Amino acid sequence: MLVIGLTGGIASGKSTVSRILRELGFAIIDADRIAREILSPGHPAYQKVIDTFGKNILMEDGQIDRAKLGKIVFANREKLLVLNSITHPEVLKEIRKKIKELTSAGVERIVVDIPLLFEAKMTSLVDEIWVVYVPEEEQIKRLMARNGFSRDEALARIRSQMPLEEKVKLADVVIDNSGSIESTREQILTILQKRKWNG
Ligand SMILES: CC(C)(COP(=O)(O)OP(=O)(O)OC[C@H]1O[C@@H](n2cnc3c(N)ncnc32)[C@H](O)[C@@H]1O)[C@@H](O)C(=O)NCCC(=O)NCCS
Ligand SMILES: Nc1ncnc2c1ncn2[C@@H]1O[C@H](COP(=O)(O)OP(=O)(O)OP(=O)(O)O)[C@@H](O)[C@H]1O
Repeated sequence: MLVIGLTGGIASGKSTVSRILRELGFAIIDADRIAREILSPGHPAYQKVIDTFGKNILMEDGQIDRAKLGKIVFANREKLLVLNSITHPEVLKEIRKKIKELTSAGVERIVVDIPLLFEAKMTSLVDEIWVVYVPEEEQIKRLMARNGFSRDEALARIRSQMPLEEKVKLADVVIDNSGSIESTREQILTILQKRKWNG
């Protein structure tokens, strides 16, 4: 049984790598998706976020306006820490639960795709750490293109995370995603073949 913690910087390519690993037979736990679920109506974290940030972050249908909340917290470190203190314990609980469910169902290879593995001190959840790396200029470019952010908005998000270079130093495996997706796939296949995990 192996639980890989897949991390990196925002828009460095974690989802791209986890998609490839899924095709190769790994079960994926997506922390961003869990974080989205716990901020939906009916969850305790949803109520706490409204009590803290006010009803003006809600859309007409009662959902949290994520773009609006993002603008607030990524421009203000203290507010981001408050949001983290509400969401991270819930995310951690849910990841633990999902790992347990998968392992009791006999699943042998699990990937936890989690951008804040180091920042949220969740490394003890996983057996080894894979970091997806791209140089910062490429990260900015991809983030601006994907999210329609200005350069400043992209930088604000990047700066709210541990520098990617630091994460690389703490990794067991580094995937360089600055080339083509095909070259990323080849790196992954090489790593898995070395460990005789293919097939
Ligand atoms: C602020 C929110 C509402 C903005 O939502 P939005 O839809 O714009 O972004 P989304 O959730 O898809 O995240 C996109 C990326 O932003 C980065 N990011 C998200 N939250 C954080 C954070 N608290 N600190 C640093 N980077 C973050 C991650 O790289 C993530 O992959 C949302 O990111 C959020 O609720 N964040 C707090 C929960 C969290 O920490 N999630 C990360 C997984 S544990
Ligand atoms: N090798 C690549 N070449 C070109 N574009 C890429 C490559 N890998 C990923 N991308 C693009 O870059 C963007 C970010 O990739 P992806 O969504 O996989 O990153 P992420 O790390 O999961 O992001 P987040 O932290 O926001 O969840 C996407 O638009 C994706 O299509």
